[in-house]
Amino acid sequence: MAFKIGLLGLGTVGTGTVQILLDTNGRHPLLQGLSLHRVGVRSLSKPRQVELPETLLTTDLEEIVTDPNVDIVVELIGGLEPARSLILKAISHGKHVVTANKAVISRYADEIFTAANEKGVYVMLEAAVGGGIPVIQPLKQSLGANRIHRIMGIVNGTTNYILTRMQLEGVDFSEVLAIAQELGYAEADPTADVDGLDAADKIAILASLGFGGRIKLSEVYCEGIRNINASDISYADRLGFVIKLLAIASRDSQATAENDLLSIRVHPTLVPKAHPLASINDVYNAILIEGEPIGQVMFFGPGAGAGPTASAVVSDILNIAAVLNSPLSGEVHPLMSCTHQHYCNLAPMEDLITRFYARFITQDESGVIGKLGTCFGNHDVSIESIVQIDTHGELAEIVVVTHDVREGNFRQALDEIQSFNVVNRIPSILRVL
Ligand SMILES: NC(=O)C1=CN([C@@H]2O[C@H](COP(=O)(O)OP(=O)(O)OC[C@H]3O[C@@H](n4cnc5c(N)ncnc54)[C@H](OP(=O)(O)O)[C@@H]3O)[C@@H](O)[C@H]2O)C=CC1
Ligand SMILES: N[C@@H](CC=O)C(=O)O
Ligand code: NA
Repeated sequence: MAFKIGLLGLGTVGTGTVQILLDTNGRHPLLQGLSLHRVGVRSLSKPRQVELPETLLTTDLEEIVTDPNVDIVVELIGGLEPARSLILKAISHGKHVVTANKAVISRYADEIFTAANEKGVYVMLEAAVGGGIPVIQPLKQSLGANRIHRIMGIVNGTTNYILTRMQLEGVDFSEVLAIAQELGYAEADPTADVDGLDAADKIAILASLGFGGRIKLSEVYCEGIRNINASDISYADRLGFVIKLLAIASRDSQATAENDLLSIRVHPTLVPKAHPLASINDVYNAILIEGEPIGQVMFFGPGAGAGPTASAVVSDILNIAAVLNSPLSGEVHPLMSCTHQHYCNLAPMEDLITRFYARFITQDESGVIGKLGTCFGNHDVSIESIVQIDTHGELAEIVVVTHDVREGNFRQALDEIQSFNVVNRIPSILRVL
């Protein structure tokens, strides 16, 4: 049976998707049963990288999502509105939906999946996390037998590209961001990438799948890479680490059978060079999943860009087409739908147990290291190393790395240290894996 696709958006990912749909040779035979029915864009006069009959393009996206001939709506416009409303309207008109829009899914999953389940249609989102890396379907299906303990990864291509270039070439942050934008990796508003918001959307989605409940995005701790500078990258390197923006979701150590607490966070992290995530560079993403009984599995691949992301989009279209072609097509496939009802509880950050790296600018005088050490000790913060790493005139630069400590205790110690006369400032505080 042939299925008609209504595509919303012909930008980076939309173009990659059309390129696959128009060039089916050697790919899965089901692709030959798909036809591009309408394509919605903002501007009809914009030059395009794919040749399509003019009659296919429209700026009336509502017309696409309500068109009785369209079977599958593919939303690739991004942003919250009108994307959310168009997805909901498509569902209400009985269309299956494929989207790459993590911003909409992480905020409106409840509304969208409830509507989809009522209508008996699928909403597929493989491209929304990890770009081309298959990670949504594996979490829903292949890892379904496991109790998931932790999901941790590099899930934003733009920031990984920026950090890699800063690390390897010592180039400036803004210069690299412009290149990531040119390469089509960054969001329309790259603040979402740089400030960790895109990674927070993605880890909320992964956590929801892995831990079987909805996540309130506002409760996800999120810190971006804006304050990472060359000094920290270089000191981290000397200490045996690289700096990566990690997204981590795990069961909190205080979780009980009655209170299934999760810890979900996004922040730049010092990753030991020997750790598998330390070698994930450029636009590549990797997601390390720990479960019982499987142990650890890592998914690795290109996290952004036209072709890789379109690969995920089209795989979702194929999954829907395959199910619609099957004799059971009247029923919603339980491993392709989402039926979460409850919201997970998230632990406060002050209860997090983690290692820290902190850089202090102090007066270069005797006894300063002792004062810092004593204050940390008073707050039950155990120190792994404390070294004066540099001097600038009358000022010294001191780097502290702690053992696993409670974040709340560490913050209290820092508040006290900040008030010491000998302490000029604390320019960097980073967590260590
Ligand atoms: N780029 C990437 O590597 C990845 C992107 N994603 C996600 O994919 C989605 C699309 O991203 P990307 O392709 O990069 O975005 P682009 O900005 O490159 O493309 C957006 C497309 O949507 C159209 N569009 C936007 N708003 C409207 C509107 N209100 N009405 C009509 N058309 C509209 C634009 O039209 P026009 O061309 O006329 O301006 C453009 O064709 C986003 O959700 C993004 O987060 C996910 C993974 C990777
Ligand atoms: N802007 C995102 C695109 C893919 O999701 C990223 O850089 O990872
Ligand atoms: Na993916």
